[in-house]
Amino acid sequence: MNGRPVRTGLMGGSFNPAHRGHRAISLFAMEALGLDEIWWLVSPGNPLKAAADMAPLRARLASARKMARRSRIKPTGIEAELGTRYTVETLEKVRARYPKRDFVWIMGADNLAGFHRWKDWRGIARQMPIAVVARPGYDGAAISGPAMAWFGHRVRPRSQARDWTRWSLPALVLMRFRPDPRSATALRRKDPEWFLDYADTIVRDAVTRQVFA
Ligand SMILES: Nc1ncnc2c1ncn2[C@@H]1O[C@H](COP(=O)(O)OP(=O)(O)OP(=O)(O)O)[C@@H](O)[C@H]1O
Ligand SMILES: O=C(O)c1ccc[n+]([C@@H]2O[C@H](COP(=O)([O-])O)[C@@H](O)[C@H]2O)c1
Repeated sequence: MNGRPVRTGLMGGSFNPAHRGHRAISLFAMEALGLDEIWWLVSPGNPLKAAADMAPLRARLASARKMARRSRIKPTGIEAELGTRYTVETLEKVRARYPKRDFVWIMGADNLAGFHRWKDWRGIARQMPIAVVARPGYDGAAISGPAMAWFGHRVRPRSQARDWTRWSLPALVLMRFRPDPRSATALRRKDPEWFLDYADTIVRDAVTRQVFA
């Protein structure tokens, strides 16, 4: 990348499972923010979500890899590796490990609506800019929520989205793409045992790792 920092988007998620909406909003964000890559941080477990209907990390990661094929989206299980679940801690460790990259945090409007419940959410906002993707049914709650009120004049115009590396922090930009109604909840409702489709891949990966270890 000509020696310049690699412009990297980070999108954390449960990916239970990954869906076409994740891919679509990531490709849009890649363009709008001028990114080289987006990393999907497949969470070992969202601290605010029940573990009960959460498929194993390996299956969620396998679904993310399939959904990210032939793109500059890189699914990773880095939170499990780093031993972090809280985003504020993940971002500290990721920045320390990859000092030559510029990072922006990407999330849907549903997450902005509840952002004030995340551990040290202001600390997250002080580490990197935040780009929020509109999501059908959540935009009102996101815009009128406590986090948005705190950002106040720190909200940047969408027309300047590509300048995010130059913004002083905290900074937030609201991005509006073609609204995408897809969700993992809807997919699980249709197929509660979706993860069984990935059983073969997971076994094959485990065998490959043993053979080449
Ligand atoms: N259709 C969508 N439009 C905008 N953002 C989305 C959309 N789907 C997912 N996201 C965002 O992608 C990230 C990862 O989402 P996640 O893995 O929780 O999927 P989900 O569809 O929201 O899952 P669930 O229905 O289980 O809550 C989150 O920041 C979420 O807000
Ligand atoms: O750090 C927190 O307190 C926190 C609370 C809720 C969600 N998160 C993160 O938000 C991201 C989106 O989660 P999800 O389950 O909505 O896809 C994922 O990376 C979670 O780990 C983080």
